[in-house]
Amino acid sequence: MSVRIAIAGASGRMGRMLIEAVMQSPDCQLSGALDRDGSLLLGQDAGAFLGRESGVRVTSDLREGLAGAQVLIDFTRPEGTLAHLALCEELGVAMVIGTTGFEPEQKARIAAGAQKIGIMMAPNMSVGVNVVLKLLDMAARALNEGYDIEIIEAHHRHKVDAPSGTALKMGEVVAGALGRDLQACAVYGREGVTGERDPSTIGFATVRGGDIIGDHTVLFAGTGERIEISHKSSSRATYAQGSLRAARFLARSGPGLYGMDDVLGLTGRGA
Ligand SMILES: NC(=O)C1=CN([C@@H]2O[C@H](COP(=O)(O)OP(=O)(O)OC[C@H]3O[C@@H](n4cnc5c(N)ncnc54)[C@H](OP(=O)(O)O)[C@@H]3O)[C@@H](O)[C@H]2O)C=CC1
Ligand SMILES: O=C(O)C1=N[C@H](C(=O)O)C[C@H](O)C1
Repeated sequence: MSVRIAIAGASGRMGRMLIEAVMQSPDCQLSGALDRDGSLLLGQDAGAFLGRESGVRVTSDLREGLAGAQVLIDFTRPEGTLAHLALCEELGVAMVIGTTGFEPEQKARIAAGAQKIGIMMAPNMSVGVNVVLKLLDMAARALNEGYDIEIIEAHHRHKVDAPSGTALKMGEVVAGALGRDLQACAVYGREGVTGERDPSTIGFATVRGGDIIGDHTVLFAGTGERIEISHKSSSRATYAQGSLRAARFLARSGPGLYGMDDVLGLTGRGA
């Protein structure tokens, strides 16, 4: 039985990637494609940009777009994701949430929704980044004294949130491993006479330009050596493939809030 998947943000960079990935997957079926009022794709076949027929028309009517779906994959904006969540809860449709830039109260709303439906939310769906998160936990525990930690990320000129969701997650992992509270120790950029670096801080630096898909580096700078753990994306296809793995996972799971480590079996709790 194939997994019936609806895609939100159908005209977006990730939306298009996801439509292509679903149409190419023998065990997945595109059941709906959503976009906002005003999108040029509304009314068109969702596969038209690929020169292929999907049999699904892009719609801004959420009920029409979610009809028959088991899972909605949502890479939009926080306000869009929350609007979709309300109807997914009502209809019992699970959600893969890739959107970033949520405020804490918006994340709490998603966690509440996960009491009714399965939700897999992660700021980065690539296998590589999720393995890097595990490496960071190990590195931070081992380098817990004498190393200054800085997180540097670079993305394309169209990205609207900063630091990236992935950079923030990396910060959370490192802070957690060191017993620090990221909210209290994060420094988001420096300017002017800043004074010497406080060793308990975790610094963030953001680069935006061109078509950079997504680069992340965590720097552990000590005396006499530096360790850099980097991940560089060269294609959005990895995010799309990770999202499909998450959709398959949700199709066989009950309500709950899951992460990519659950999907990939990286929780350390065994398979
Ligand atoms: N978790 C992961 O692995 C990844 C996460 N992301 C995240 O996914 C999100 C989308 O990225 P990307 O595809 O590059 O962005 P785009 O801007 O290319 O696409 C966003 C899509 O969402 C639609 N949209 C915007 N606002 C709303 C709204 N309020 N309600 C419904 N739909 C809306 C847009 O419609 P319109 O065209 O009309 O504006 C567009 O179709 C970002 O938050 C990004 O950080 C990105 C890549 C990987
Ligand atoms: O907006 C993007 O493009 C990306 N966003 C995600 C993030 O904020 O971490 C994931 C990836 O880096 C691409």
